[in-house]
Amino acid sequence: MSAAYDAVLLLSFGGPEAPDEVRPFLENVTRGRNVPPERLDAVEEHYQHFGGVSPINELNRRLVADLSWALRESGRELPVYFGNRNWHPYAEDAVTEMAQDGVRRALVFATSAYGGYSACRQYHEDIARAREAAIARTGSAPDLVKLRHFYDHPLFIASVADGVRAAAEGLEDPRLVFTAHSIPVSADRTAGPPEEGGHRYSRQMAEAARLVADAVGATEHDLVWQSRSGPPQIPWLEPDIVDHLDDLHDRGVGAAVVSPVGFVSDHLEVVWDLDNEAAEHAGKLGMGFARAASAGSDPRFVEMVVELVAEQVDGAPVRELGTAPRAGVGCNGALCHPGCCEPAKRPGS
Ligand SMILES: CC1=C(CCC(=O)O)c2cc3nc(cc4[nH]c(cc5[nH]c(cc1n2)c(C)c5CCC(=O)O)c(CCC(=O)O)c4C)C(CCC(=O)O)=C3C
Ligand SMILES: [Fe+2]
Repeated sequence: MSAAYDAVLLLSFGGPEAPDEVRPFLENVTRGRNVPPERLDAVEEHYQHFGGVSPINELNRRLVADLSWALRESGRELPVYFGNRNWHPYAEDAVTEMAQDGVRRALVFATSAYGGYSACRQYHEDIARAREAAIARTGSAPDLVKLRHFYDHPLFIASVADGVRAAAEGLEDPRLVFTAHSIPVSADRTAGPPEEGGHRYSRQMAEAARLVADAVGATEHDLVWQSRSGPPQIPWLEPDIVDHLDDLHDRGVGAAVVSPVGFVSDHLEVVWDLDNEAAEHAGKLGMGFARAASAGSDPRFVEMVVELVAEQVDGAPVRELGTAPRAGVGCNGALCHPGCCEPAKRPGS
């Protein structure tokens, strides 16, 4: 059976676009999260290096335009709306606008390929919160069906792989290193449905890294982590990319290609933590370094979204390369599975 859909919502993380937006954005991201103020000060400085402007919203606006066009090419007239978790345009405002425009039922493409609390469940929460706001303001809200995880979609893997190939040109025998956002070890332990034994986030990440490594013919690769926040006494996934570069250097590795497989766009944590911090550290070590473009820089990424829409609308075949469990679909904020992807327990909460 194919349900009728009349729109698509691009749901993302959000980022500031002016200097005075940085602090309130960071406060939104970390509300109730017990992130030390020193960490927030440091991250604020990263944003201010770029005039307080994160590239993420602009990249997403481009994705909206490209996706509208690609959907039309594929024979679907679906308007594409844009809303964020942490900054303007907020998901609440986008869904209110959808209700006012008479949208009844829409698909939601969230800009994370993976499971886990921050990468999946929190987007379900965003959907539920945005619908409540729309109902409070207009008396109704569209049904919102979130699309699945796509960590192993062949077009996602091919896009990341091409970024790796391009970045590796000009480096002598580089080590292939993948990065993803670190999360608390406890959040990885509860990622996925309880029966599965946890670690869905890191397992999907490991599988995506392996698939890309296979695609480029690399015999060896590493998966490491970046952008850790949280107080130091709480364990997060390790090693960090910067420490890993030290380790590679100690082992005699002369160059690294770093692919941010855990993200879909070259947003601020990619350009700061990799292009500045990690690149500078590699320079000090005398190591060759190149950062590969993320999947969203490749036109096949948009094609993939069109395929995910076709899966949901027409029951088109699911294209997948991996074997790690995958979920992500839910209507109006319903979890993928009862009890899946519990957030990390916050000390004192
Ligand atoms: C898994 C994951 C993804 C990938 C999935 C997805 O893409 O959704 C992701 C994406 C992103 N994270 C981003 C930025 C930030 N994340 C932070 C903090 C945190 N992220 C976490 C996890 C993730 N984050 C966690 C567990 C925290 C600790 C606080 C908490 O428990 O929630 C903080 C606070 C300061 C700090 O860094 O400590 C910032 C500024 C940006 C936007 C960059 C830009 O502006 O261009 C993006 C795309
Ligand atoms: Fe984050």
